[in-house]
Amino acid sequence: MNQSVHATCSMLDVQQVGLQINQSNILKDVSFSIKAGQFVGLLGPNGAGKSSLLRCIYRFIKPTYGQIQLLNAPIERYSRPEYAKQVAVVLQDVPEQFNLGVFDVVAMGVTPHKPLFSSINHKDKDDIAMALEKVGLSHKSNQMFSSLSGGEKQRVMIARAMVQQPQLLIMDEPTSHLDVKYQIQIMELAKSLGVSVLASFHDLNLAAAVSDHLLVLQNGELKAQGAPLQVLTSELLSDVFGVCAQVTQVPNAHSEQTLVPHIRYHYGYIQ
Ligand SMILES: Nc1ncnc2c1ncn2[C@@H]1O[C@H](COP(=O)(O)OP(=O)(O)OP(=O)(O)O)[C@@H](O)[C@H]1O
Repeated sequence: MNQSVHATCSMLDVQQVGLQINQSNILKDVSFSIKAGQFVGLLGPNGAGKSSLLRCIYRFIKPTYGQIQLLNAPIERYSRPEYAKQVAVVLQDVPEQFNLGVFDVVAMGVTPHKPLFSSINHKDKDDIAMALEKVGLSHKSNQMFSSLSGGEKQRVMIARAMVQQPQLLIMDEPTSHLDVKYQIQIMELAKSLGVSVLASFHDLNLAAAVSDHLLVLQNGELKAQGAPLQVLTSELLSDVFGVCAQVTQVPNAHSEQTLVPHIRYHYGYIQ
């Protein structure tokens, strides 16, 4: 299942997806699409269902109903290695169990592209070194993964996703352990890959600054979706997040012509 991807083609189609666990509705009739190269931010308060939705898409759990298609084929039709070639995942909590050096953890990203039992070649080594350089960790290449800080671990996982060269990059709160500089840098890196990205965020201003399209979940339902300026209104912030906020428009960091919303929160919140 090796398909060439054009900018207009649909990368991911989520149709009427629902998830029930112990008779409780975690996701209800969620539908949206992601085009090739589009950066989509997934927002919602704690417990809204963001991680559950991402888990359905990266096949950690199976939805109770509905269909998810990657490149116009149902995701369950891909073999595990085929799916790993197309979809890379960076999670909020990085695995602790790796008893490996940083270089070897990043090297795991090339595995889906290699025949069974084959070793990494010179090009793979160059790609791994370049990915480590891009996340600012060349100097930690030989260090044990387990000895890194939380933010460094997360940057290693992003380097691993980069060498995986996916068509779709899924990130579940990828910036949760990162300092301000790396929050911005990692998002810029993810954008520069030119692949489709679906990332969940709690920082609404960061999401607005980097996303082409936003999805807002509330109690497992898609409450709003669209361009950041359309979606992030003070009404929505009040309805969905229970905060009083003023939303202004500021130029995008890369283009004075493109405006993005900027949220200023007022202290106090709606009961
Ligand atoms: N395996 C499970 N068993 C029971 N309930 C679950 C399970 N997984 C998720 N839930 C519930 O589903 C709801 C959505 O959880 P989820 O982790 O998807 O939310 P989230 O939007 O990612 O939240 P957060 O922003 O806090 O990370 C929560 O109420 C959670 O308790």
